[in-house]
Amino acid sequence: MNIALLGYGRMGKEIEKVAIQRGHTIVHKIEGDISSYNFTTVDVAIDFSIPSAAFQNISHCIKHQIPVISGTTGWLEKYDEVVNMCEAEKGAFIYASNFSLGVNIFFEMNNYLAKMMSQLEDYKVSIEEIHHTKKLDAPSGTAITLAEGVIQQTNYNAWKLDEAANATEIPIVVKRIPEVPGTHEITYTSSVDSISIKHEAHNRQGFALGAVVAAEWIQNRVGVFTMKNVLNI
Ligand SMILES: NC(=O)C1=CN([C@@H]2O[C@H](COP(=O)(O)OP(=O)(O)OC[C@H]3O[C@@H](n4cnc5c(N)ncnc54)[C@H](O)[C@@H]3O)[C@@H](O)[C@H]2O)C=CC1
Ligand SMILES: O=C(O)C1=N[C@H](C(=O)O)C[C@H](O)C1
Repeated sequence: MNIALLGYGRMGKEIEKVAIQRGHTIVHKIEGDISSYNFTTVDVAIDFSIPSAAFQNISHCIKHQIPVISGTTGWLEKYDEVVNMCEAEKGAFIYASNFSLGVNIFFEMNNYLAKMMSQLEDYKVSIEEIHHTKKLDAPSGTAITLAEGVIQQTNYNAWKLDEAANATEIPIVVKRIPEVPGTHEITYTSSVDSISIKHEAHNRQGFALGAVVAAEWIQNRVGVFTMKNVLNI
């Protein structure tokens, strides 16, 4: 496949390595205005840019019939607009807050645990995420997906940074520590015990591999998909 990288920072560089190992070619490494690039030979675009650029990058690809994978977090207020655009243009699009296989399994564990805990009123849930100090958004996209999973299965109806204002809010505690690639932990606490599940990325390879696998999977497909479709879980 010929791949355009939209964003050539920490993730763009990691994706380049994985893509080349899997026999693909990087045709563009785009760090700014996408509109001046020629996409004639591009099979798929992979966007790991910045929150303020993701919508423009994704829209450009959809309007030019280029399948697009986005891992950029912090732009999701425009997700529904992208979905409508993709359907209208018969494009192909996947967003995932986290492309790693491990985290996608962890999402399923989170849903399962939340369903069980929904019966047990003594337990209060909280989420902690730890990332490197260069991260622009907080809470992480992954922490938001985890909170949404809990909300779907329980009586919680919102998440809140740091401290919950009431019993139906899930507190998300954010920590920034140099070089941490991404750690997420969900804890249910009662007066007698605590139950936690945790995912800790050791590096960025898992995110990059998942994004390239998604780019391979979306070839010749039309629609809006998730990593559940790609991984068939
Ligand atoms: N979904 C997932 O699995 C993962 C998502 N991420 C997310 O991916 C994004 C990128 O993360 P990193 O690579 O660590 O950040 P980074 O800061 O290293 O790279 C972002 C790059 O985007 C470039 N950029 C700025 N404006 C741009 C534009 N208009 N078009 C294209 N590129 C532009 C910057 O120059 C920079 O090189 C973040 O939103 C992060 O949260 C990161 C890791 C995994
Ligand atoms: O910015 C990062 O680094 C990461 N961002 C994603 C997120 O916001 O969840 C995924 C991963 O945790 C790394």
